[in-house]
Amino acid sequence: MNRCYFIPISDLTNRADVPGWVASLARSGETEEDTRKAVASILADVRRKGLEAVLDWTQRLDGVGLDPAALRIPESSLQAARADLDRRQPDLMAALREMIDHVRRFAEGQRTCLNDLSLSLPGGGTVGERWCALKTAGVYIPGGRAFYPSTLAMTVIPAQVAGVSRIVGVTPPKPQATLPGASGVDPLVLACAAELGLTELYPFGGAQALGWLAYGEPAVDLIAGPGNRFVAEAKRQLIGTCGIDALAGPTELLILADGSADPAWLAEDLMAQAEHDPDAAAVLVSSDPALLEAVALELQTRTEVSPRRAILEQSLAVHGRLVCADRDLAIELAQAWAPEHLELCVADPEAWLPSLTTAGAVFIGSSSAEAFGDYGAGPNHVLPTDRSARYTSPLGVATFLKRQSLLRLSPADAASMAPWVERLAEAEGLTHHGRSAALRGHHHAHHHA
Ligand SMILES: NC(=O)c1ccc[n+]([C@@H]2O[C@H](COP(=O)([O-])OP(=O)(O)OC[C@H]3O[C@@H](n4cnc5c(N)ncnc54)[C@H](O)[C@@H]3O)[C@@H](O)[C@H]2O)c1
Ligand SMILES: [Zn+2]
Repeated sequence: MNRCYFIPISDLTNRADVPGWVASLARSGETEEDTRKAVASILADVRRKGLEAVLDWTQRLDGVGLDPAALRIPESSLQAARADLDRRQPDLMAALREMIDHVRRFAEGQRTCLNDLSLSLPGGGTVGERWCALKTAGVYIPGGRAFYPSTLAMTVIPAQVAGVSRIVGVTPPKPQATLPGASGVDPLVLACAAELGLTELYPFGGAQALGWLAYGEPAVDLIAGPGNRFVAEAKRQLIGTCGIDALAGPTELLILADGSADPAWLAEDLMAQAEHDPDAAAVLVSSDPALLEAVALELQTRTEVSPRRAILEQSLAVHGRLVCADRDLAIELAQAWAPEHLELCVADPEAWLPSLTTAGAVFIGSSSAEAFGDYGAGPNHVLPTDRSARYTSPLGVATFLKRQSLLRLSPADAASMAPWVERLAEAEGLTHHGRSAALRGHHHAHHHA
């Protein structure tokens, strides 16, 4: 029956099995004790010794000796990288600009939906709320396994649109010998920074970079951006010292498909997910056994000839699933798992959409491949994982804003409110609260009665 050697087809026929399925899809889950300890000691070191510790850990973990006199990547290097890209690969530069343009358009649209609130009180006066930009934000651009200029755009643009005054980027360096230029950072990331107007970029990564953002000179209000388990754990340990966007873990995709979907498209979408990381999860659910068989075959033949075969086989074998389930159970599984990405490769995706509220990002209809979202159709690709999409939103403009509440009372408004506030304060035994309110009431009576 099943022709794919690394990803069997299984049946989901019983509602009671859904929680077990969801549990089986959990990956690393809790950060392991080792990671916790390693990160805690790096953060403590950076807190105590500052930049000296950052340089030290960069040497130990990334094998790069940074020059303490020239840490910040000079703007001239950013501009030079952009000019160079423009000259040598104008098509890539044009693609980068398309991405930036799309992501900025979306972020600006988001900003227009975040309105301030003002309400009149029944007895006079107003209450409200306004959105205020954070002053300083740190953005983390992962850099261990691959380069992520798209992630630079996805983190910097919402912060810019929010109106953050200082944005500090950090990204781990490569051994300088492997890259042209002196900074140890991929030229494409430098060019992208220049194109975005990001002027402050530092070549360090991991827990040491995040510790420096929070405890060091930038003393950021918030750290945003994805990374590996050390990065995620450092963010978790820094909560309270500063804010964080979310705890993003290994990436995941759920595809719900029917007989209208093309098996080759589905296989490539699953592989696009699986190629990220051995921990990436790629799951296809359909009520059509013939489709599942066809996808299994496509996966097998395409993986065999893929340049990313090794990583595909690992992630698909451990976290890949081909599941035969009817529509109701498919929706139930999707809702319970709350995957980071959800593709609806069905003939009538709009009919499915209303029931599918927990996923981080939804790709509606077979043409709307996740790859378009990853590279900047507009919605952010920094998304909640590991079931946190149940209660967290994608990275966005709101990540870099906070609400401030407002109260405005005239003397008359205060006088009208004073009696019941006094009464409540008295009941709580907070004498001075009562007097504070009462003085406003009396003051008004005295001057205007
Ligand atoms: N969710 C998203 O939107 C999104 C986007 C892009 C990338 N990602 C994820 O980001 C991750 C990138 O990971 P990466 O490793 O390539 O780059 P990274 O920048 O996240 O991590 C590299 C750093 O990890 C630290 N490190 C490595 N080994 C360590 C150790 N033993 N002890 C302490 N620190 C150590 C080092 O400081 C190093 O600089 C992947 O998991 C990828 O899936 C997610
Ligand atoms: Zn992807």
